[in-house]
Amino acid sequence: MLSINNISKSFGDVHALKNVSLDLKPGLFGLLGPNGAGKSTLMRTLATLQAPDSGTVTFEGQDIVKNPDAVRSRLGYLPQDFGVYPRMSAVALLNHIAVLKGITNKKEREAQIRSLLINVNLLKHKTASVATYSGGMRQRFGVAQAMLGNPKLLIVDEPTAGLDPFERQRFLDLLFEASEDKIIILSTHIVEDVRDLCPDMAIMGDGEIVARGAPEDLINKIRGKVYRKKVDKDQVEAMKEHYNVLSTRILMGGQIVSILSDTNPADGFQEVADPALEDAYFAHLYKLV
Ligand SMILES: Nc1ncnc2c1ncn2[C@@H]1O[C@H](COP(=O)(O)OP(=O)(O)OP(=O)(O)O)[C@@H](O)[C@H]1O
Repeated sequence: MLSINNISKSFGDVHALKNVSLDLKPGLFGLLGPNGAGKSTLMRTLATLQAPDSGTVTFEGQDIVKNPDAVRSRLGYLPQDFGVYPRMSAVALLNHIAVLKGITNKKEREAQIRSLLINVNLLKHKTASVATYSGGMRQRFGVAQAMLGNPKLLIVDEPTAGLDPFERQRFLDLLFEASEDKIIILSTHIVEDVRDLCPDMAIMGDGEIVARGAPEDLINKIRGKVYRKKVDKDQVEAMKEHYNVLSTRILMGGQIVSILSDTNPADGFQEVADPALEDAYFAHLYKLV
């Protein structure tokens, strides 16, 4: 339904997107990558806010680069920095956005807004100014505005950063429920968000897609090859010279070093029976698999 073919985008010397290609079907798709990987650039391109330098994007058979207006009504976008609101009530702001999205019938608009406010659990707070909402409430409001018009493509850029665990879970549940009949692209650097709810994902690094598949498939590529060991802090640098270090983590005064190795390195390392998606993420990002 969404087909991204060889898109590239540069800002001066920075190649933010390098020949990115992806085909997506309805469901939740996780896009993982570090800061600066190009995720937001890709999201903005799909949201028709920025044209690529080259390549094509088609959604339900229509070229969205050549014909952005044709898809805008079927598109919902929750940008990374959706956080500045006028002093308007939630219901008034949704009404305003619905009109902008072309939902001109008042009855239809009111019914949709009510149903969305129920879904995102904000009906009780509908007359409060969105500027007074907590971070979690704002993000849920952000989803409500993005879902106005029942878009078949929903793009959410780093939505859970800054949310407490309860609000994060509530937000992710909301996305999961909405994913049945639409493509939802969840761009994030929070690995657990993707592991918990995306059946399909990609890892982006330095403007490129470095891996694509189900989280379990990406993990399977490193199964039996991840080893961990606790070391002193001052040993970490030497470790990096000898091994393919995936990550280091402070644990009670020491450092847990995770490495990728085709053979058992012995040297006090223990094989990790069940590697985490985070291990797979680093292994693919560093192009070790
Ligand atoms: N409008 C712009 N002008 C100049 N450089 C830009 C612009 N937008 C993005 N970039 C650069 O393109 C690269 C990719 O940025 P992008 O925001 O897409 O990454 P990201 O993966 O979303 O990272 P983050 O998680 O930090 O938002 C970065 O080097 C960034 O500085």
